[in-house]
Amino acid sequence: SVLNQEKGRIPKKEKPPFITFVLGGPGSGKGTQCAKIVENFGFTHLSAGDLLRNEISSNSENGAMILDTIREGKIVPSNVTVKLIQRAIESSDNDKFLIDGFPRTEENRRTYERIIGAEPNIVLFFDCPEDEMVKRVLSRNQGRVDDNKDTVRKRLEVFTSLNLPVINYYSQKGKLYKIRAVGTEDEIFEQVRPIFAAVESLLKLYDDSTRSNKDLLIFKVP
Ligand SMILES: Nc1ncnc2c1ncn2[C@@H]1O[C@H](COP(=O)(O)OP(=O)(O)OP(=O)(O)O)[C@@H](O)[C@H]1O
Ligand SMILES: Nc1ccn([C@@H]2O[C@H](COP(=O)(O)O)[C@@H](O)[C@H]2O)c(=O)n1
Ligand SMILES: [Mg+2]
Repeated sequence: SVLNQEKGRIPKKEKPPFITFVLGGPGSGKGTQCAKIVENFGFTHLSAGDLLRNEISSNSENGAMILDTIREGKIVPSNVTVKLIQRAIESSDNDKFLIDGFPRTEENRRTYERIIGAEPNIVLFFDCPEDEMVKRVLSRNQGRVDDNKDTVRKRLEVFTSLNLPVINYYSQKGKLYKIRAVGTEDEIFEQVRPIFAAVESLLKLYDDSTRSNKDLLIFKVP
């Protein structure tokens, strides 16, 4: 805005957005906790799974392929998912995002870096025992085509073989915040809250600054 320019500040859209990747196995509670982060800290929630399901229900050209892939618990080609995420980020007025259920594979991760040209600022990992995840998914009751015993088993295999390497990658980079995802939803959120309280304070400092590309990419939450 003119006001910002008068104060010598960089307009919001010219600053890189703050990106949080939210990872965890099927039913670990990613969507549930993202809703609480949205409510308490004003982030925009982009669930990769929801973006893909929207493509199915809007009869897009990739809809049939996406439905087959989700039914099998497999991973949709990365360029399709990354473009949906890119479109959602670009069409939002917000500058802080939770990207839930992405990246699922090293190939997802590299494709995001290539197309978007950035890395996430932080990565949350909801670490939940397998038997608890299965119990939650099978009692979810939202009519999802992949919430059945067979597909859950496949999704768990895909999680272990393809998603855990991504989680290890971010752990080695010092970007990973591991949450013990057992207990009530509120108990789990009490582990999440301090992370975003710290993010909020640091983003406030950043908003008040005049620099467009400060050190957010090496941002550390205490
Ligand atoms: N702490 C919890 N205790 C018991 N049930 C929970 C808890 N958190 C979430 N649930 C329930 O478990 C189910 C799965 O949660 P949610 O949809 O948030 O998981 P998810 O990680 O997004 O799963 P998916 O990867 O399959 O989308 C939902 O029905 C949700 O209400
Ligand atoms: N990066 C992704 C995310 C999801 N999928 C497919 O969607 C299914 C459901 O995802 P949820 O996060 O809602 O559980 C998932 O099992 C995949 O088939 C994907 O391909 N790539
Ligand atoms: Mg979900």
